Amino acid sequence: MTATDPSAYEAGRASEHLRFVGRIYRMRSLGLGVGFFAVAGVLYEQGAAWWTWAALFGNGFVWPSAAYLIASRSRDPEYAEYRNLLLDSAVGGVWIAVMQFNVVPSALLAVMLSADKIGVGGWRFLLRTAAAQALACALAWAALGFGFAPHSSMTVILACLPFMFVYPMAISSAAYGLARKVVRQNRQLAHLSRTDPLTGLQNRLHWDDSATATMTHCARSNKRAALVVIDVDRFKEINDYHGHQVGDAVLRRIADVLHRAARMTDTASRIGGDEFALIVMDIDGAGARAIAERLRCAVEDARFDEAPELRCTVSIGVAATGARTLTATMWMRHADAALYRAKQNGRNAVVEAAE
Ligand SMILES: Nc1nc2c(ncn2[C@@H]2O[C@H](COP(=O)(O)OP(=O)(O)OP(=O)(O)O)[C@@H](O)[C@H]2O)c(=O)[nH]1
Repeated sequence: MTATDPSAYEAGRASEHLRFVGRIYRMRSLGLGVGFFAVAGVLYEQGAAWWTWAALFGNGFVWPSAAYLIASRSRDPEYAEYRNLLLDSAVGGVWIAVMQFNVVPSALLAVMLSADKIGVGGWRFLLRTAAAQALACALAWAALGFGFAPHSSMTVILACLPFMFVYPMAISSAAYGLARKVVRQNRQLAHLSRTDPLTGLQNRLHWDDSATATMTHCARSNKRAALVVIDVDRFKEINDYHGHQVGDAVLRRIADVLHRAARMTDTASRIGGDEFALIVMDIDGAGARAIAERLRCAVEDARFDEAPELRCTVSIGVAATGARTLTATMWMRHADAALYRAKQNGRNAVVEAAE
């Protein structure tokens, strides 16, 4: 199964939809649970029939679980949940008519049912659900004889308080949780977009930024840095003879060697198929050459469990910043020219660019 496997993608989407259904279930349980008391205050004053109470109880405490089961067992849980939310709004409209527009609980119901719809599906979804709410309200109002009693007593207002306080807090907390998740995921995406998946080093894209930033920093603070470019010798032959898996193991080992050699201020990157770069801060050409020599020896001494007889070497070009190096591109060109000479000299060698 690969990252682009359609079935893995589908499985990911399905579990995302189920998480959505679970999130709505928690919000609905809470909202309808506290909403029960807001409507109950009015029903109590109306001396409502037992079946109205039964309907309110069912809506407040049974419907959330039923809606969850319906959506989670559906072939398309997300779509089913949106349908359930539409139904929530319509039923809310019916309760407003049943309460004969008792102003405080009716307004509360309308506002809360709108706020959570915006949170879930934006303004377009709100328009659809508000239309369903208005239609259901109008039909129920007509069926119940157009009763109109907007006055809210203190009892009704007190019964609304849990809904008034608890539900907005829950909506805000859910929105905050989602916002934090988005920030976290954006950070992860930014990290992934800068990281080479095979070696875990930073990739070419980020390396370009690092090289430019280093040049600017050196120019401003009159500091020195060196660029060490490493290319595996006859890597194609390693791949051809031992296979790509062993080739990958070689690349990972070189990345490991680089990672160990790099200090906090240095930057190790994989900048091509079998090409790596290390930016070493606060160092001159001789110091960088010594580091490069240590890297070359470490790779030469490396042994591989996958292919014990394999010996691998690298050629290295070194270029320190100096008067001739005005841009990151020039810096790279000098290091590349030195690397080319190392290859020409028979490989497994370190060559420094002339300053
Ligand atoms: N295993 C593996 N091979 C890769 C990867 N990326 C590039 N390559 C291979 O790396 C090889 C690079 O070879 P070259 O740089 O052209 O030449 P070379 O064989 O290293 O020879 P010299 O550089 O002249 O010593 C190619 O065969 C690519 O297919 C990778 O991620 N994994």
